[in-house]
Amino acid sequence: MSKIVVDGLRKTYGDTVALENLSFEVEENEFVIILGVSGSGKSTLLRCMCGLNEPTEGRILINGEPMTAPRPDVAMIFQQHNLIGDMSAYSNALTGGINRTGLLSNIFRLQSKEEKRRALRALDTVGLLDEAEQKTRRMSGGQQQRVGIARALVQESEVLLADEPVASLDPGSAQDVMRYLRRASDDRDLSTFISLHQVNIARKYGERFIGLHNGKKVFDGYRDELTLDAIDKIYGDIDTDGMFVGERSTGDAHSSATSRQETTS
Ligand SMILES: Nc1ncnc2c1ncn2[C@@H]1O[C@H](COP(=O)(O)OP(=O)(O)OP(=O)(O)O)[C@@H](O)[C@H]1O
Repeated sequence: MSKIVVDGLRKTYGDTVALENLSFEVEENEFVIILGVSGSGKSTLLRCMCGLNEPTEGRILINGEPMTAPRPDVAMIFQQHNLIGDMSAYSNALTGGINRTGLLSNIFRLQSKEEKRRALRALDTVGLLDEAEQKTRRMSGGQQQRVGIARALVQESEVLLADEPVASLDPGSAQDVMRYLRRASDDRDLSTFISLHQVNIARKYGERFIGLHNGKKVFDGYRDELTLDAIDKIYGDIDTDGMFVGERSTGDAHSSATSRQETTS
């Protein structure tokens, strides 16, 4: 069975239909980016996938189990990293263990050597080992988001979800964060599912893309299939100048393996 199965998902808030008849599957080690304009349903989908929102209809299975509440095998990175500013990058990363070891042992600092090793390894993955003792309030937005990623990695989940992780960052920091996310995902064989609205960044780091428009899936394909025509379908009448760098093509499908090789180095 696929790592993530979304099957006939519908989510409404009162009269608002946020997601409609949404189905797709994500395999082990896939790196998927979900694209769509503001209000297309990306956050709602991610919140359903991490067990924070209950579907109105349909189901989500992760590792074969229905996602009915947050679970240790599924880590979520939010846009607002919610770090504790007076704590070091290392201490913030360690709090990611709460989802594994429970709140009390974390409060009383009873983390095992193994938890501490995990926190240092996670900081190393996001390139912040040398800044481990730095208070996070003194760090840049991009570095703070990388600490947020490290905290999620300490959970040692098999699935990593991220809701607009680079939305508030300048283009350079956004690229850094995406590069580290991709590296973390590849190094740890994670199934990763990220929402973004910057198409050019998505295209550079993504492997497979799912496009939402008004809560419906309008695109599901690999990088070379993400042509201007596909972008038009996802973004509708919105002016996408500057969001997409590439040539209009008929979209030759390349395998995910090819796309993965072409990505970062
Ligand atoms: N808690 C809520 N109560 C009522 N309506 C909501 C709620 N959350 C989302 N919506 C509505 O559901 C639709 C999808 O919103 P959602 O936040 O999932 O989209 P999005 O693509 O993530 O947008 P953004 O990029 O702006 O976060 C929108 O019409 C939004 O107004």
